[in-house]
Amino acid sequence: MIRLDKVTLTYPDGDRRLVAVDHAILTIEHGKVLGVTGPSGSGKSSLLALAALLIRPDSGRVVIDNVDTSTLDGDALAALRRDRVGIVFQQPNLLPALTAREQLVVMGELSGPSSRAHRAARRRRADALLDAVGLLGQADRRPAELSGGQRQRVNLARALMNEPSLLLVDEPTSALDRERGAAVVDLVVRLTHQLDVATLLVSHEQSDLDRADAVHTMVDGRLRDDRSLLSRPRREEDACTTDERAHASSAAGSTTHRALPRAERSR
Ligand SMILES: Nc1ncnc2c1ncn2[C@@H]1O[C@H](COP(=O)(O)OP(=O)(O)OP(=O)(O)O)[C@@H](O)[C@H]1O
Repeated sequence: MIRLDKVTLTYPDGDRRLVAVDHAILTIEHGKVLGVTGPSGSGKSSLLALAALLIRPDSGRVVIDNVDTSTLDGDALAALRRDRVGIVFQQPNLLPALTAREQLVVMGELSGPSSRAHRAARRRRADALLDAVGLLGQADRRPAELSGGQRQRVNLARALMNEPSLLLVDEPTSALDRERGAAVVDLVVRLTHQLDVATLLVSHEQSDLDRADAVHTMVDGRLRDDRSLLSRPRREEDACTTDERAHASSAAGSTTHRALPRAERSR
């Protein structure tokens, strides 16, 4: 669970301060997707950076799983981010030399013990996550051998490697065509529900947010609760299935949180 409690962030702007996030209030419970949309420059990336604990607010509190992060020093903040937050950036940023499986395993190794048993557990979890995003068959491929949509799905699986309770997704479809983008958003929503994470999905593409549990619009740093999107009828194409989408969806549907092997990190 994440809660932003009247969070404000400003940047230096000449001899003044620019208010990028203005007293933002939001809560995302486990198993829910909150979509945030808004025009360019409205503060969406700044909001994500605050939720990711990459930047401290000027005022207000960011609370993750009942931990008031304003009370934490830099090391504790970094540890909480590593243990509880998964981030899917706009561009996959995969390491060119590593296979899909290795991208995930390396993520687990950054924070976990290095015994043989732990390494085996991480590999099992990596394979289960690749299966959940429909890519187990491509586990040994490097990024250059994957499509854009497949790279973004590896990116999503990697973000879930450390069993985060908060998943932050930044414009996941910006580099993809409509169908591949829809497949990635489908996966984000399904895995949110199945793995019981709290997900903040930022997108300027309103169709990406049709499947969110709630939607807020950001304008000039202010968040507005905008539930009208939720009552919009689903379009035909939202229900359509391309091969990729159907495969991704059914793969995710066959996995449950309990069924996924744990990475066996020491928390
Ligand atoms: N590091 C910074 N220093 C100063 N101003 C910044 C900085 N980062 C962002 N801003 C300003 O803060 C405001 C919010 O920017 P932000 O990137 O959060 O918006 P956004 O909604 O994510 O935009 P986009 O959709 O174009 O990515 C903008 O006016 C931007 O110019």
